[in-house]
Amino acid sequence: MSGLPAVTTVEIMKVLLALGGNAMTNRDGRARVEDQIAAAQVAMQAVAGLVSEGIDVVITHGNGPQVGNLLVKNELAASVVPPVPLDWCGAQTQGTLGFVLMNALDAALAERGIDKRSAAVVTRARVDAGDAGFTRPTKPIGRFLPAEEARVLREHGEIWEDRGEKGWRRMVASPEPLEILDAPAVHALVEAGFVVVANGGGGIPVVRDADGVLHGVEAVIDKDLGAALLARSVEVDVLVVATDVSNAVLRYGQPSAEQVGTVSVDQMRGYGSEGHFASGSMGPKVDAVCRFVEQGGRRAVITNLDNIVDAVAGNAGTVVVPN
Ligand SMILES: Nc1ncnc2c1ncn2[C@@H]1O[C@H](COP(=O)(O)OP(=O)(O)O)[C@@H](O)[C@H]1O
Ligand SMILES: NC(=O)OP(=O)(O)O
Repeated sequence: MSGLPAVTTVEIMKVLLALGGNAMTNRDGRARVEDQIAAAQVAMQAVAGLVSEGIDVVITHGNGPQVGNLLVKNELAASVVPPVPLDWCGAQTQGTLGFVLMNALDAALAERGIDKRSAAVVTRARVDAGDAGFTRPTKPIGRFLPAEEARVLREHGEIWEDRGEKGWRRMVASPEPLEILDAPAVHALVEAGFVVVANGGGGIPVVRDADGVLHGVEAVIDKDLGAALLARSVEVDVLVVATDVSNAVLRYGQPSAEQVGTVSVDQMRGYGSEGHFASGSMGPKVDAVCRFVEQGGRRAVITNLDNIVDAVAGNAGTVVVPN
């Protein structure tokens, strides 16, 4: 798709891998325990493949299905045990998914005889209390429901949106991540030789008050935008956004659909402006990879887990490079 040269792994040292919901569970958004463990095992085999190439890997992950499920449990149990706010639910998903990924990763590393261990970091992302995202919910979470069931919940004050063929989904506030507050801990663990899981769900959203004290806020950050910021904060060479398609596609779903290969960041922004990438799915991924490269990152890739080693080398997926 462009005359840009292919690149090699030779000098690539550090990679941030962002695992989407599709790489973390199955497609119905229900997030059953057995599905999540099985998906983590597949994904961590791919990570172990990267580590075996001598690459330092930081992993981040989505939490949309999981945080939505926790919210429902909270609401249903509110008359029995005290409910916790949405930011607490987000923190809980970092703990649970970190645990699941660490088990899978340690096993995959041991299987290959790699003498490295995993670590998961509870990670906070600072947001602005005045962010417009608090007044206009844009983040879909939890399970998909048929229109009729969603209508009943909307009558109870919840915000639901028609998300196409899979049904309706609950929408919550999603402010812009401004700073990954625990990036220094992630950096130190990577330097110490750990494969680190961090900033799950885009980070736990917090605001800093006038006294400098941090408080959680009820929202769910877009994990791809959080990934772009973490990637710059811990100075990785390559950001890889892993999902269930091998490439971003122009005219997606149409007979004239065309995969995007290696493109400059300006070209990719141009395709975005032409409306090729759906909001709430491919759109944020494209925004994230462009941000990473615009802010000085060397290369960012959107692809599926099967392609991960080639993607890091810039030889598979949609590869965005500086102009
Ligand atoms: N232009 C596009 N190119 C490729 N995929 C697209 C495009 N627009 C929308 N999509 C959809 O985006 C999905 C990936 O986004 P999403 O489901 O949010 O991923 P994840 O949960 O893995 O983060 C693909 O399965 C595909 O259906
Ligand atoms: N927080 C977040 O963006 O999660 P998903 O990728 O699972 O939607």
